[in-house]
Amino acid sequence: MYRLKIHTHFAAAHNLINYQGDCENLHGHNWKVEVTVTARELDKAGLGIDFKILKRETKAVLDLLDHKYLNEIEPFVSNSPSSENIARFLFEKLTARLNTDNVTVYKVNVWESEYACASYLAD
Ligand SMILES: Nc1nc2c(c(=O)[nH]1)N=C([C@H](O)[C@H](O)COP(=O)(O)OP(=O)(O)OP(=O)(O)O)CN2
Ligand SMILES: [Zn+2]
Repeated sequence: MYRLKIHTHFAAAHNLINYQGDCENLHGHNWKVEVTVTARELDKAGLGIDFKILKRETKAVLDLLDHKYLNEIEPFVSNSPSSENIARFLFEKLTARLNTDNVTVYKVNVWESEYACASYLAD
């Protein structure tokens, strides 16, 4: 089994729902996103999956969020756009785009600051 990881980022505004404190007010983050996949086998070029594909598909999903107000985008209208929920959203979108017989999206890490990260992993 091989593990491959890319990292990228997006910027967006949000406010937490059902939260009492500063974060219920409109504010923004530059989220760092790490996507880890597993591959059972390598192709003839020695790749589990081309990093170019991993980066392209991750960008396609992050374009849904980048420079947006997350609370206006489903599922975050009623589901608080916490880093946990963002990680799950990205995981599910990427799973739909990337999973094959060979490749499985394993984990999405979402860093909302240098010090705070939420992850969503395959069961
Ligand atoms: N488990 C989680 N906790 C918090 C989340 C989250 O997504 N998951 N999100 C927030 C807010 O979005 C907030 O913006 C966090 O910002 P941050 O600058 O990290 O928090 P502080 O302002 O408290 O920064 P300090 O440097 O610690 O004062 C909050 N929690
Ligand atoms: Zn925040």
